[in-house]
Amino acid sequence: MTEPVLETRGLVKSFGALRATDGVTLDLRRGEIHAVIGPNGAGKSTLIKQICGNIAPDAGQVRLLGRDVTQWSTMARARAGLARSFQISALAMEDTVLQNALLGALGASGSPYRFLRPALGRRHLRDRAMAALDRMGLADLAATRVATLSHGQRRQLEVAVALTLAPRAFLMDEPMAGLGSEGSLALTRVLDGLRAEAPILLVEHDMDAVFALADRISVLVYGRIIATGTVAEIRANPEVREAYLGEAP
Ligand SMILES: Nc1ncnc2c1ncn2[C@@H]1O[C@H](COP(=O)(O)OP(=O)(O)OP(=O)(O)O)[C@@H](O)[C@H]1O
Repeated sequence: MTEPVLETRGLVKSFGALRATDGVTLDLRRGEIHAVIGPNGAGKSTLIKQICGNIAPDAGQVRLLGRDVTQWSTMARARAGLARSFQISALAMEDTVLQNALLGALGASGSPYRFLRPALGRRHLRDRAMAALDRMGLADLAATRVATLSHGQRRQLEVAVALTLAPRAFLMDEPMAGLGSEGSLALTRVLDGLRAEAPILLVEHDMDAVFALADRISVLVYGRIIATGTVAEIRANPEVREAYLGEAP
């Protein structure tokens, strides 16, 4: 089997006496959407924060493309291809859609002196930004101010900004939050096509979206993964139904 794109091994993080993640081991493989579900307080955000480098685990490892990145900064992980979307919304509301995508592409160029790049370089960045907008169906809105976009279009733009970084893996924390059913459906379609570009580790409460998108689901309860499997396997798992889906076994 090919090496996973992203992997956690035995991640432990305690807050005082509380073990928010208690030995979480999971992997994200090429081409897949792997959803992490679980009740409130199960440790999903704490897990995501350890993967992207916002908090350091007490024990365990985060591996990206076969490298141990546990001690790397969030920036270094991002440069290595880990794209985090949605909980940190960093769109510039008064700027246009294209300007926002360009900022992402500038970030991808990586140099602290990137603003001194010659015009030729800028042309390349513009092409990269436009390609990402096109991919997300936003090319026609390139000159539109972000403030006038719908909530759902902003989410699509966030994905486009992430795409300019040529990510190797996406981390998405509740992308459907706050979207109506129409917006959720539209974003579900977008994410569906995205897995071919880079696999997605998806934390999501919207079970319709999870069941529509996930190749695999891991269920986190009290900081531990109690099951990993396909949608059908997870729906049929009595322990999961009892612990999370709120059904009697
Ligand atoms: N900085 C912190 N200090 C103390 N306790 C924390 C901290 N962050 C999280 N916790 C606790 O760790 C546990 C896991 O929280 P976490 O936010 O990771 O859960 P979650 O699954 O993301 O929940 P939700 O679905 O509500 O977002 C909770 O009991 C929470 O109160």
